[in-house]
Amino acid sequence: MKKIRISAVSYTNTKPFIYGIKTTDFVNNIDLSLDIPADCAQKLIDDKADIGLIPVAATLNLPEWHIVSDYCIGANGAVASVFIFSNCEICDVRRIQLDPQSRSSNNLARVLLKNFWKIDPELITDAEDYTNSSDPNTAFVQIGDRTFGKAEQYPYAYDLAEEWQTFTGLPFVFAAWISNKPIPSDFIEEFNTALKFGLDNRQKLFEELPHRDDFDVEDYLLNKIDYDLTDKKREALYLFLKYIKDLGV
Ligand SMILES: C=C(O[C@@H]1C=C(C(=O)O)C=C[C@H]1O)C(=O)O
Repeated sequence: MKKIRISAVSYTNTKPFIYGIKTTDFVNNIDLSLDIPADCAQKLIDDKADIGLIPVAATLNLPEWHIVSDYCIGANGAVASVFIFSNCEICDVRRIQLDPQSRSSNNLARVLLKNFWKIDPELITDAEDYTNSSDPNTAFVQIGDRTFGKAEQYPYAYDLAEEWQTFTGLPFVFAAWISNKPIPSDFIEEFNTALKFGLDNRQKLFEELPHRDDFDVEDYLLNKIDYDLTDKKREALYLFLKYIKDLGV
């Protein structure tokens, strides 16, 4: 039988899952690749993967999708790795450069700009000077490991999971394990067992992770990223998709 192809996010937040997959026999059942979130999504859209840890916003580009796990990349309040970084207050922002690696957080920024902050800055995709604009009213969205240690470097750093919680009272789901076709239930069961093994053994994983003086990786993986795809997170996911559709673009 052909191995099931799985595309997972290449960031630190996914390392507990990868630890679980690689330290159990489950790794032999699959063809695993590590990709930036935008590419995880594209692989599922192009049917180059069967399961992906994909940005939930990308489900809107899939004709068929199924949530195959009770685990996700989520947050209950501040996530500490998804920001709008800015030199001016959000109400004075005129342009926002979007993160080319993101699909969920770019859309989360758009949803919050329109419905929470109620401002309408110009959105810039593929900015040539991404993260480096000399214009004081240009801010940027950034996700993942590239944000570690940066929150103190900008006059304003808006944690988008925290802002979403203030706006809706809900947690947030950035990425979920999603398939583009039905997957056999025994495979799903083994997959979830491997993911749970990784989450349960985060302390072991920490022995392998490099220490950073500017960012508390252990706190991030134990307390900031919230891995359980609870009913509240599912509610948040569908509400988020509705808000994206209402943007009408
Ligand atoms: C919390 C994060 O969640 C991520 C954000 C994503 C997005 O914006 O599309 C996709 C996958 C997740 O890895 C992060 O990467 O910092």
